[in-house]
Amino acid sequence: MKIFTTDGIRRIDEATIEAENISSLDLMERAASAVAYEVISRWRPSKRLVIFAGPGNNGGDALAAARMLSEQGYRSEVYLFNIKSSHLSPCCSTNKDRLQDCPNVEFNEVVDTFNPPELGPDDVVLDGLFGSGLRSPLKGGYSALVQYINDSGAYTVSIDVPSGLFGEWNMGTDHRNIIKAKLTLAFQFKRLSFFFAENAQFVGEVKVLDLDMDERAIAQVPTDFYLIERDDVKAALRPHNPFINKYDNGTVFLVAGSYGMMGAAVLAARGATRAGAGLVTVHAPRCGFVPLSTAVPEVLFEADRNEIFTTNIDLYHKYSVVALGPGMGTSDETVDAVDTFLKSYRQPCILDADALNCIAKRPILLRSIPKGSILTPHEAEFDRLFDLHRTDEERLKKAIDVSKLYEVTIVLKGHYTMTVRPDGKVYINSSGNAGMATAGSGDCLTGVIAAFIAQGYAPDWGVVLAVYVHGLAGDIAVEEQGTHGLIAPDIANSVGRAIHSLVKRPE
Ligand SMILES: NC(=O)C1=CN([C@@H]2O[C@H](COP(=O)(O)OP(=O)(O)OC[C@H]3O[C@@H](n4cnc5c(N)ncnc54)[C@H](O)[C@@H]3O)[C@@H](O)[C@H]2O)[C@@H](O)CC1
Ligand SMILES: Nc1ncnc2c1ncn2[C@@H]1O[C@H](COP(=O)(O)OP(=O)(O)O)[C@@H](O)[C@H]1O
Ligand SMILES: [K+]
Repeated sequence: MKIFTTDGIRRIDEATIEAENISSLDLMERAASAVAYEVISRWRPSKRLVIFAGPGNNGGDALAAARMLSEQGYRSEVYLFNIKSSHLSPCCSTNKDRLQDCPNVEFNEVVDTFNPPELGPDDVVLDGLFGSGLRSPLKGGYSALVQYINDSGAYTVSIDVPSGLFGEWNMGTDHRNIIKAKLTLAFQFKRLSFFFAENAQFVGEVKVLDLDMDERAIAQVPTDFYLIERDDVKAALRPHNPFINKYDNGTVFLVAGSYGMMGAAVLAARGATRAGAGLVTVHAPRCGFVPLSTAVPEVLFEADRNEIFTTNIDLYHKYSVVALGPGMGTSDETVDAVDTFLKSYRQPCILDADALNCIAKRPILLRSIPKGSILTPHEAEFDRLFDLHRTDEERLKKAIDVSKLYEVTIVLKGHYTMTVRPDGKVYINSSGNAGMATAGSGDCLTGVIAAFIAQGYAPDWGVVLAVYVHGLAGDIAVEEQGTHGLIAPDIANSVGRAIHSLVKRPE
């Protein structure tokens, strides 16, 4: 699913109005009735409803919803903010007029002084102050109003977006000036800003309301942001050819593990084999021989010269894909080994965990990463490489820049893992759960990504599929273990089931 910018959504709104030969007032009726329906399906008419409307079309939606709710027997107190009688948008103004004769509505127009109504946890607030037309962060009276609503404890339902929150970037906005919604009723699309952890406190639960926007415009209006969902992955996964042999499924060379961290190699290897790699070879220090051959008997073991950490990454065979990092450690000898490898290996590779930490210890190596490689940092690994970032938004912006600069794909891992490609496209993952915040789950992901690329999926798309599959494996495993009990081996061992549930069976 495309995630549009505010400008893109405006274009789709306009195209819908033109294609259906309707007015923006008609579209507002559609939006408002969807909002009213949500209120009706959640609360009885006896619920106290306080509605705040701003001067634009977001306010227009709120006023139209108040009218529709009144027709259904709901009482509401409405506050329309028309400060200094500036100007209401035409649709807002028409809906103000339409509201005047409605029963059960206590209408207040705020022009200069505002006496706030008492609000408490038993009340429902409908927030139609500002939507996608927000020009700058809220301040002054609006800021005070937002804080008043937030402090009241009322159940706040935001129309389209929480007022004060921009659809994309919110750097520099004081968090006190944004409505904290319990429920956001987003029109047709989620917004990019909804996916950043720092904004979860504002958007609350998100429900997307289908406004039946013009399909052609949705297909044509460009965007760089996509939400990857089950159907996208289902459509892309290929069933096996019955005559396949293991080499058709690709070979993975995995450099992972060190004394004390051999489990990381096990999890990455298991992720790769469960995701369908034909043959997996693990290069690890000698101490890994027994644990690896016992825990993952399906993989080949290649011993490093060293007993406890990796010191030489030599490729004696040709592999479909090479992945480095899980549990490798960052001893000086390992940093040297990564240095030598990056300077000699010219194919795209996968760099995770300690491979990234080794590069962070010798940042000049960033320039030696083969073009087209895939980097899979979690927040701390990303920040070690590219400086400290305070928010997901800052981190994503930086990832977009460095992905272009070094011509690498960056998988920013988190609740919504974001895969950032050098062409500026960002794929937001929708699978996975909080139980996956457990040691080793990222190691498993490295193996899954390697397996997808080994099996011939184009790397820039294969990585997106792999991230979804890994999250789905977590979702399958969590059904048995719950978020508290989920451990990384559960995820690795569920990868096969995840793929099996997605691959189309022959008719
Ligand atoms: N375009 C359409 O056809 C549709 C739009 N809809 C609604 O329209 C909304 C967008 O409407 P608008 O473009 O009118 O924008 P808004 O209603 O978000 O706000 C615009 C108004 O707010 C004022 N404003 C902006 N930033 C301000 C600030 N920082 N401080 C004080 N005042 C500020 C502007 O001067 C303008 O009067 C959407 O979020 C959605 O709720 C829906 O009715 C569906 C259809
Ligand atoms: N709260 C969460 N919701 C969904 N997925 C999560 C969550 N926390 C972590 N994950 C996923 O689990 C994995 C953790 O990776 P990482 O931090 O590298 O773990 P490790 O280094 O222990 O292997 C990533 O794929 C990440 O997206
Ligand atoms: K709003």
